[in-house]
Amino acid sequence: MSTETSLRLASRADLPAIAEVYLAAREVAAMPPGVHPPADVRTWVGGWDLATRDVWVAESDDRVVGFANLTPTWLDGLYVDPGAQRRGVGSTLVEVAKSLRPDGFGLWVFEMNAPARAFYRAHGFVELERTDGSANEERAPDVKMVWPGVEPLACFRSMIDEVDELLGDVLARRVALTRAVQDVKISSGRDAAREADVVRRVAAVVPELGEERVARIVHAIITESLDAARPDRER
Ligand SMILES: O=C(O)C(=O)C[C@]1(C(=O)O)C=C[C@@H](O)C=C1
Repeated sequence: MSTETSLRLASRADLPAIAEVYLAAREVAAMPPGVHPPADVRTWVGGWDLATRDVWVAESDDRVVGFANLTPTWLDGLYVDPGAQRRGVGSTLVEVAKSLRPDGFGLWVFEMNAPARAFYRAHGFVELERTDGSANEERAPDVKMVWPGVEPLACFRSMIDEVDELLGDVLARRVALTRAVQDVKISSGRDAAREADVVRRVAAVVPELGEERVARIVHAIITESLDAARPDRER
């Protein structure tokens, strides 16, 4: 029996086989159990709109043994049938995804799925964000990974630009609040206990920075906000 694998764009006729690969692969993966019964998964996959996503299948002996499901900016799923794993099928599908999305793309992987995370890291993906899982169906912590494309500097910089815009918005709201609270305070002095509390709460959200660094950042934000709020300052 040949184990040669070929790739092609999926057609609607492939969707039932794709659903079976998905169900079988999820069963053995280091993932939380699926929350939808198999029949619902089959209906869901059967309804994929192939005009809005690129679904590629890997075939071996005329059988679908893996697939990659790509939106314009996300790898929405890449699964290989358990019987066809460890033969490079997943790597081939990742390489197709890269060639289709040379500017880069992201994916979400469950934090507990160490083999998948190692696989994507080995393929040049970087872990960028983590969640506690409260926003996904399985309620399981997950990790956002990004392949930064053929021009990683440009890709990361454009992501930085997006985040900086959010940071600017958050900073503007924070400055406005520091200013507003001064008008309703009895004492105009700084409150070290309150600031320490702010530091603890912020540090809990960004554990990778640690409390000392966060304290310096929070101190700078509060000091500069108070300075900008001084009545003699031009607004
Ligand atoms: O909560 C207050 O009392 C504030 O004045 C606000 C604030 C802050 O911006 O978080 C600013 C200065 C104080 O030292 C503590 C906190």
